Amino acid sequence: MSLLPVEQALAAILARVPPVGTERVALSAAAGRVLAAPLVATHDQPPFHASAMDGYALRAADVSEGTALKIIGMSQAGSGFAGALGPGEAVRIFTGAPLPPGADTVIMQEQAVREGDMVRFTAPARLGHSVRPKGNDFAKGDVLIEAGARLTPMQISVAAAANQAELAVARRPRIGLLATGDELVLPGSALGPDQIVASNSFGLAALLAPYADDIEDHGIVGDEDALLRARLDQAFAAAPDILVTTGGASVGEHDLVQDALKDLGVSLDFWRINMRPGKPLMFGTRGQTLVFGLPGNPVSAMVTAIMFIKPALRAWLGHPEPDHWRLPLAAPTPPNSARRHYMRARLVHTPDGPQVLPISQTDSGHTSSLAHADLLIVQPENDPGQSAGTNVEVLPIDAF
Ligand SMILES: Nc1nc2c(c(=O)[nH]1)N[C@H]1C(S)=C(S)[C@@H](COP(=O)(O)OP(=O)(O)OC[C@H]3O[C@@H](n4cnc5c(N)ncnc54)[C@H](O)[C@@H]3O)O[C@H]1N2
Ligand code: MOO
Repeated sequence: MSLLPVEQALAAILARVPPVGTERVALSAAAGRVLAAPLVATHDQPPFHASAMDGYALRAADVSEGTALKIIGMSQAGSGFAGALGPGEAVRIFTGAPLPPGADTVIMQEQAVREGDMVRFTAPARLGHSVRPKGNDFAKGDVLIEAGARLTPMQISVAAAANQAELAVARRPRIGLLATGDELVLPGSALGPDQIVASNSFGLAALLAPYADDIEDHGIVGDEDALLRARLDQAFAAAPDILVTTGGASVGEHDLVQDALKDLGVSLDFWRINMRPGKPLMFGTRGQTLVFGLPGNPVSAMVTAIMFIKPALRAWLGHPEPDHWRLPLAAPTPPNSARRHYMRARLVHTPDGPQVLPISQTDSGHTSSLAHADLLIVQPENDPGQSAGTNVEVLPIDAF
């Protein structure tokens, strides 16, 4: 049985991802979305030389010990001084207010003594001090946020400062989910004999939601061919961009998903890859719909979604792949088989810095160990095992 190398499987999937589509959304709806075009400043910020303090605007050259300057007016935020400042003059100014023409410096009021319409200073003037020059934050033409960025609150703030009421962001796919298996019942059910609680669709919905416009859960269907086809037909009728099935992906008599998908017009790009957990992954397309057939084992389903669906979604949105880290092992790893192993692991903080602690559990039905994991160690095919302290490649599970 030949198993497709992970890189080839990923390349086959990425080749099917359509180009990034764009839509405009209000700034209030843009957090967490992926920017589709660079955000370029259309004005200087601040738009004028502005005071950074409450105090007095003046010419630094005019200030010397004992000299008093004449206060000729006031500049407030939103309402600047109308005139210009000449030699020997000062303007009362407030934080954020425009610096009057002719002034080059602000001295804060704590260092000033006001006497009627005159003011003296208890500290020397430092040229340009307490002035925010025009364009100091950003200048017209500056790229403020690169395309592909997943918008953070700080970036929403800078976009607002750049006077953008809307942003061009990547369109998100609509995702359908379908769980297969006679044994499955919904969480919260009274468990009958031989029954298993269906967890995959819940984990997957949570994992994929940040990338999706909508996730439609088509529920659970039993291992009966006609029923399975009917439910898949229904799922395709909703025209999802991506359909994800779980279970029935392996070689047993009850593993009906592949044949059903093919009969419904799915053209399969691959089935079975050289990794664990997740060997029986299948992938294909039906028209515009990408179809992922994930293994039923819950750890296999989540790990294949992390390793294959998330990269497809990042490509869909134009978001770059996260860097894989290299971290020292806090404990040795055992030898690996010929399949690439995505090993559950924890990020631990030690006096020597962050390290990666392998979790020895490898059962692909063992959900609680995956729930404890922060990272997946990428253990190469036939790796002989590594000693503590060795740097190994790791992938943060929570990376967008
Ligand atoms: N003879 C062979 N047997 C198996 C092979 C093989 O190559 N030859 N591969 C194994 C591997 S690897 C995996 S992974 C599993 C995958 O099998 P399926 O995709 O067919 O999954 P199921 O048989 O439907 O279920 C497996 C396991 O997972 C539980 N399950 C299924 N769906 C859910 C769900 N939505 N939520 C929670 N748990 C679920 C199910 O009850 C089973 O326990 O095949 C191996 N066998
Ligand atoms: O590849 Mo399966 O996912 O090991 O259990």
